[in-house]
Amino acid sequence: MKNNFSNMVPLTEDSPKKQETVCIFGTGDFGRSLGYKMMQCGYSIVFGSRNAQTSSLIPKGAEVLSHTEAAQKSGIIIVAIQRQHYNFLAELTEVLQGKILVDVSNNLKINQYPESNAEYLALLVPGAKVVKAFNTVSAWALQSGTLDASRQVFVCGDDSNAKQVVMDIVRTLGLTPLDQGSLLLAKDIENYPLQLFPMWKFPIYLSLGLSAAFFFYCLIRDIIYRYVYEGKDFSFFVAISIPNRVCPIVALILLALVYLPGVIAAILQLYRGTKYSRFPDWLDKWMLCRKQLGLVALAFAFLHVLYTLVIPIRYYVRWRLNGYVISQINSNKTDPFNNVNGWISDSYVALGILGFFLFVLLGITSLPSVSNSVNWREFRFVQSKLGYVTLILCTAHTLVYGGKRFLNPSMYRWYLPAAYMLSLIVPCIVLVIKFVLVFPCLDRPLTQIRQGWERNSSGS
Ligand SMILES: NC(=O)C1=CN([C@@H]2O[C@H](COP(=O)(O)OP(=O)(O)OC[C@H]3O[C@@H](n4cnc5c(N)ncnc54)[C@H](OP(=O)(O)O)[C@@H]3O)[C@@H](O)[C@H]2O)C=CC1
Ligand SMILES: [Fe+3]
Repeated sequence: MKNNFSNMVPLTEDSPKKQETVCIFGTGDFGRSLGYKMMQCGYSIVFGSRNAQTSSLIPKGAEVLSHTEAAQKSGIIIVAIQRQHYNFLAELTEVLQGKILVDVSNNLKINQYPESNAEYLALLVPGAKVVKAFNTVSAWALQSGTLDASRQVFVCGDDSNAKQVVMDIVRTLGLTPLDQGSLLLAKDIENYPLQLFPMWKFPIYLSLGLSAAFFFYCLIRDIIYRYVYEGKDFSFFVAISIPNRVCPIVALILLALVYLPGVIAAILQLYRGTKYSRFPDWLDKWMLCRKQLGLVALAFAFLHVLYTLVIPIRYYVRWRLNGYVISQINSNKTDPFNNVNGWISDSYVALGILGFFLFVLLGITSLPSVSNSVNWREFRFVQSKLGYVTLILCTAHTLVYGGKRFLNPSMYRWYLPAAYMLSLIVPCIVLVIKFVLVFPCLDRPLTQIRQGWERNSSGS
């Protein structure tokens, strides 16, 4: 990605007023990209390089000097060099004395070295104030200005003033600094860009596991069983019929699992009589991936909607309906209109539509751009209150669907009791705990409830 910065938008006299001089060691991709971005934001940049000659790749207006000369020009030095080349910095200890050294480096593997790169830098140059920052921002994002996905810059360091200076630079570049604490945290910050969707792992594995289990269940029950005992080949069910059973079941279970840790946590708080104690680790982790669980659930619900919409154009469905009509003609009788069936069918679809609409609304409000524009109370209102309404509507949709099938056993012979029941267990548990146990207790102080529980248990 060798970009020629002199060809990019020129830095004119209208550019923001020059602030302070910042030195960047290394004229590689990242050093140049960061330098260019900082110059756009009004900083004056001096590069420290092994080759102190300005080339066409260097942003126009930036100076290129030797490492020692460049370091003398500024109190802040950004080290945009790979860790394995840090050795030469030990020779610059004198000139770097008391200066802020910003470590931006990443590794190729998680926990590649025993100590973090930033701590290693601090050992090499003991007199400098080392701050870790910018490693989660890519050179490409800095150049193209598309920083939406990586606006957060984790910052850590042992010197709070040095950290403040770096966080001010981060803010000036239009990014959001997140103070992570001391330099001990540098290791986590360095591992962060190497992690592959850490929060998504559990929801994705869980949904894949549930899908596979229900898929094989349906496969055995709807296709293999019927082939063996009835001699009929329904193998084409794997294309739409079975996925359309698996998707709503997985979606509903996942949606319920978004709200289950919340009620478990509430029960734990009620039981302990305080909300100031730590949750067990597994509960913490579960709570942290609720958004991802919800989004995976939404994806399954979306698939269910698509599979359902194509039902009328399916050959098999048209063939069955035609057969039903022809059999009525042949026997010269018309089934009377059944008002109850009409109600059940419409209310089941209506509940599904409303549930899916709220589900989409929940998904949209969880997007960072939307959640940033609402306050905490509004966010809680949508995610918690509307979330429960969505869960109630989707559970009711599934319940009425079951009712419809129970009422028409002749039409739906291979109805799925076990999978269907399983899909209802988790949401029902969540809703019962929430509305029977947790909700009525919320107005009372936790200690009062705890005392009540203790009195009851000692009395019994
Ligand atoms: N590229 C990216 O998107 C990101 C990179 N980073 C981190 O930024 C740092 C730089 O990355 P990047 O710019 O991509 O890497 P490059 O390989 O493009 O550049 C590294 C620079 O380091 C200098 N250098 C190389 N060898 C030595 C040496 N033996 N002694 C002294 N200086 C040397 C060179 O500068 P010169 O020739 O001027 O001396 C070289 O241009 C890395 O630590 C990386 O992990 C962090 C986030 C994102
Ligand atoms: Fe449905």
